[in-house]
Amino acid sequence: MFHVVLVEPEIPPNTGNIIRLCANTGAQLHLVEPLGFPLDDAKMRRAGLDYHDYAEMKVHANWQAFLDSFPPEQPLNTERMFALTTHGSTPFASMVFQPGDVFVFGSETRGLETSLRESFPPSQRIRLPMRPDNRSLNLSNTVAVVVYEAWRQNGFAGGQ
Ligand SMILES: C[S@@+](CC[C@H](N)C(=O)[O-])C[C@H]1O[C@@H](n2cnc3c(N)ncnc32)[C@H](O)[C@@H]1O
Repeated sequence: MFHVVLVEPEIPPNTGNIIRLCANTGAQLHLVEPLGFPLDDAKMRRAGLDYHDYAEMKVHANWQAFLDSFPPEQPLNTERMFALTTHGSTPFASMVFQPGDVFVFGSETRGLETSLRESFPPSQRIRLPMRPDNRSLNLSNTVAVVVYEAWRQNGFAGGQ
């Protein structure tokens, strides 16, 4: 199982799409507060979510609470935690993913705060390629690309 971490997401339909994506791929979704919307927002309901889609979602009060949420029997392996950022220096195509990997994404308008981003070693800051002079991809598109590539590399385990 992969972990998807959205740090301070702001736009309900993006988070709605990502909830659905995680339900479909078996990824564990983590939302790090503050969120830019209430979780029962009508705009999220319009993303067509069922109650069971929310089942694997965890909400954390802040980044430290997310880090502290892993139980001792399944500790967080920080060497397998990756920041997805337009400021990344590690190309996506070079990555070999494995079950349990943790993917961290920034907010739609601010991205990942500099101090959080720089707490990751450069080898764990990943950038998806874009044409020159483009600023960034949509958050939910980025999550979909990363989760499906990680799942593909692992044989779509559990999928059919
Ligand atoms: C709309 S972008 C944020 C844009 C923000 N102005 C910035 O410069 O980071 C939202 C999130 O999507 C992810 N993202 C978007 N484009 C990306 C790319 N080319 N490579 C890696 N992550 C990307 C990052 O996690 C980013 O924090």
